[in-house]
Amino acid sequence: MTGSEEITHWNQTETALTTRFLTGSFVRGVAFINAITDAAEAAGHHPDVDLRYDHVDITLTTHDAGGLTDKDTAMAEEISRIATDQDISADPSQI
Ligand SMILES: C[C@H](O)[C@H](O)[C@H]1CNC2=NC(N)=NC(=O)C2=N1
Repeated sequence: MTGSEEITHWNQTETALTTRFLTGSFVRGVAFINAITDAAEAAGHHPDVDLRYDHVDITLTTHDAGGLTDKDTAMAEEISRIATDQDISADPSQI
């Protein structure tokens, strides 16, 4: 796992990266997911997303590989950049 700043806000297990984004509303959660959708489609690599009224939980794993790959790290960095752009903070300790 790279030591890059962007993925400090993610939990890492053997097989996945997970975190909670504190969107504060369902509407902001949908806008956040819409931006993530564009990145995921461009990368051909898609997060598992759990949309709730005040937060969004995201899990990244490479299903084809049955575990973590560089694609997950790259997507986590991209999602964290999108969150920063939208002033959305993350708290991986909540999941
Ligand atoms: C054909 C297509 O690129 C593959 O099925 C991609 C789609 N998006 C994916 N996303 C994730 N998270 N894991 C995969 O293995 C995966 N495979």
